[in-house]
Amino acid sequence: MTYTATTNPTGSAAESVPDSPDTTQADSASASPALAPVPDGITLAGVVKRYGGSRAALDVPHLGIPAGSFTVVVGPSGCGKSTGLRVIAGLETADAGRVVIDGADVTGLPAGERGVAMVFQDFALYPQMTVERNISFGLRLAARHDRRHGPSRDEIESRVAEVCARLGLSDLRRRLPRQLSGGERQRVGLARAIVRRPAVLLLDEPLSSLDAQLRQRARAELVRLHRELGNTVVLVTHDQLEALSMGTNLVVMNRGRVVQTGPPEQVYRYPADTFVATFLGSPPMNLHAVTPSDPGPVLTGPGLAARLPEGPRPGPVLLGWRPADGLVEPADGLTEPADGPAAPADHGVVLRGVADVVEFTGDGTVVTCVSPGEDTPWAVSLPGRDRVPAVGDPVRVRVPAERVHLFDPDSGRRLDERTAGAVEH
Ligand SMILES: Nc1ncnc2c1ncn2[C@@H]1O[C@H](COP(=O)(O)OP(=O)(O)OP(=O)(O)O)[C@@H](O)[C@H]1O
Repeated sequence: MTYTATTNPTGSAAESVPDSPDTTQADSASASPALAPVPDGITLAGVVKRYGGSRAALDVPHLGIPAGSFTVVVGPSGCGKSTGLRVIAGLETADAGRVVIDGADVTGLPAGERGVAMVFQDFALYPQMTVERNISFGLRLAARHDRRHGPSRDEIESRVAEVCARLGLSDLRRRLPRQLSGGERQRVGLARAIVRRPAVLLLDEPLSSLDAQLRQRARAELVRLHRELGNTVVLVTHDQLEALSMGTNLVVMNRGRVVQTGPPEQVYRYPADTFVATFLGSPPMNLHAVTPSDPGPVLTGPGLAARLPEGPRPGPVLLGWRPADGLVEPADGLTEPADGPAAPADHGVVLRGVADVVEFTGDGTVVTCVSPGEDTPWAVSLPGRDRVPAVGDPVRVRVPAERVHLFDPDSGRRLDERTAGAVEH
């Protein structure tokens, strides 16, 4: 079962909260830590938000965020992620459509009455309060509003101590925000939201100022917290590692629209179109324009020949494969025609090129290759200590047929039916 924080309808500040209007709204939104059941999660229906440009910043016919999910919203800069989150929080008013939380239409409700907590990219801390008081603010407010059911002084203290320990803030409790680094302030912002154990927690790039090590730790803390509370978390990021590793549910956005949703692994394995295919994954998926040979079920392109179990294709397609799915084979002494390799006897793809750039990544090596007659380079990742080609070496790569993705060259859409989740076009 999942829970929502009971809202504080008045949102009245029992303590002065200058200089931080967003925070005031977010704090008042879930001042009370009392919990109530959330059966339905969050639904956006026909939501459109324009800021004046010709294209809507957000245009979402339907999006369901399951209750209790850890949903990560990912997409390139300016695709509408923050706008979507702010519309859910009530900090932005949509031009059309409805927002439903916990089965209740909250479209017309102010942020303070929606039962959500939000952590902002810019932290929005109260400058005159210590770390400790910033973190405990919402709990203290709840205690004052409801002396019988609100948290006791001891409970507030122990919860603040616990969250400080979790996020490495214990030694900084008496400092003011101006005495903290950007990453430390970000952790305080996060601590202030999670200490209230909100049923709906909205996080806008909450880890962007953290260094790699702290980021890893904060990621793990957020995932653990979600597991413990079973609350609904919506996290916005443009970091695809965060997108793939943290969530139970992924929402990929592009140009104001949701392009694919589903469990991260499925979205990664079966991207709905070439945008999702190339946005998720580093290095991105390789795409090759190929045409069917005549006769037979063989597809060819510059430096590439493929034999796929799907059988003959009527026209050109885009053939995709992930750099980590390519197996480098010895290329010495090959006697293939200059314009490309012979079609493999078994199902699969064979590529031929020359190593152009060789990058050591720590865990392995990425080799970027060029094929004769092809302008766009392609990349293959070699794990561990595999024998690495040098720049200028011939490279031959085989890709198993089951790791091949086919897309329509005009629409960019995936051609098979294995796509996960809802897809919008
Ligand atoms: N207050 C505003 N006034 C005018 N345009 C805005 C405003 N806020 C956002 N936009 C525009 O709306 C679009 C979506 O912005 P949004 O901040 O939601 O994107 P985002 O995906 O969160 O980007 P980022 O990852 O860079 O934070 C962008 O084109 C942006 O320039």
